[in-house]
Amino acid sequence: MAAFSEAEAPSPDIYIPEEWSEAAETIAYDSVTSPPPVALVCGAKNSGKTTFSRHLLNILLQRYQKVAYLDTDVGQTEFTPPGFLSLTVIDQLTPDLTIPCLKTPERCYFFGDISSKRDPTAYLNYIFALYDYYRREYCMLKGSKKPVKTEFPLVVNTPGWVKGIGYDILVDVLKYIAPTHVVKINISAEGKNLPAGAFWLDEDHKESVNLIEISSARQDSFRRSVLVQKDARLLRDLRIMAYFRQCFPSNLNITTIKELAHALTSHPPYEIPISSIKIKHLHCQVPSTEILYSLNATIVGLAVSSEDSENLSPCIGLGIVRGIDTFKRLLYVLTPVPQSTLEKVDLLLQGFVQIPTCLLQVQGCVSPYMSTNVLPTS
Ligand SMILES: Nc1ncnc2c1ncn2[C@@H]1O[C@H](COP(=O)(O)OP(=O)(O)OP(=O)(O)O)[C@@H](O)[C@H]1O
Repeated sequence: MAAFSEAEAPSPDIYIPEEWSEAAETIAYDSVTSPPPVALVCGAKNSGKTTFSRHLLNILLQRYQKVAYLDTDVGQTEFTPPGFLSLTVIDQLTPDLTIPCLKTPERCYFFGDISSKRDPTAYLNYIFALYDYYRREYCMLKGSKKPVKTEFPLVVNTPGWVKGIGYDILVDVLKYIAPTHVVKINISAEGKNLPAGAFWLDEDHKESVNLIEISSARQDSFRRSVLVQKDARLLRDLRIMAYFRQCFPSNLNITTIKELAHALTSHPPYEIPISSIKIKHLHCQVPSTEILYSLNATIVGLAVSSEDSENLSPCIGLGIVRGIDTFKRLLYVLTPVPQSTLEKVDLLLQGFVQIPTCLLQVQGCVSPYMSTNVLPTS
């Protein structure tokens, strides 16, 4: 029977080569690094960036009480459902480096897509805002009047899109964050790697960064990288299901996809008055007459509109629009976000993160959440 828990996904045993250990130790115990290190991990697809970042987190947690983690990989998020950019503060070791687990981020934005390519500018603005937040909250800034209680290191994990526009985006992130350490993971197919050296810096500044180049962990007898391909789409679906599993108490016996799909169809949704919220489509324009149709049976980001100059609205979770009553002017939304937090939400963000198909196929129910071209009224 299909299970949605990510722990069930088959994963190879993790092997930490010596150069990986040394790299992580250097970052954590670099005696000259005060304030704490800001380490960015980059490299080709499937080279092991996420696995190394998790290992680095664990090593940093041996020295620091807490470590901040900036996740910039919207397609394969670490602590949130897909489509988010987030800053999470971690205070516990990850016992199993193969399993991602959901955590409540300190701050996050809903980008609403699984790749930055549709809107690189918005993507970069969110990352810059999250990094600024980290600096404000967890770094002693020169000349700042606001005291910071504790300083934490930061780990930045990046996506494996390192060619073309993906490369330009990575360079912009590196220039903005200016990490104390950059870990570049190389694979044996050299054409797929990032350029050698500190590729994002001008000649004059190349000495000022600690660049650590390591190789992907697994190699065959010819020293060719053995890369494990992930089923990224399946992993995203599992992530979304694990997120909505939180609508129910953990002691409730819901372990299979079928059980979750059934439980969601019969779960009482929140009622949200349409007049109390704004609706924003993140990557497309929808005629005003079609807005409610476009929302029905979709996943939306639950955000709090912001009045800052950048107009970036922090997001506090995801919801499934279960149905819309156009007479009562109500949206019915399923979400694990508690009511007290939900009350702050005044903006629904719609992107391209979709309800996993397996949640839409529930035996005994005709396409739950959906009625063709009709908005349910009761
Ligand atoms: N040190 C390792 N030991 C065993 N398996 C590993 C190791 N590093 C990576 N892998 C496996 O290789 C696959 C890709 O690793 P990972 O997700 O860390 O790469 P990534 O560079 O973050 O990928 P992406 O570019 O898609 O974000 C995963 O299945 C992971 O378990």
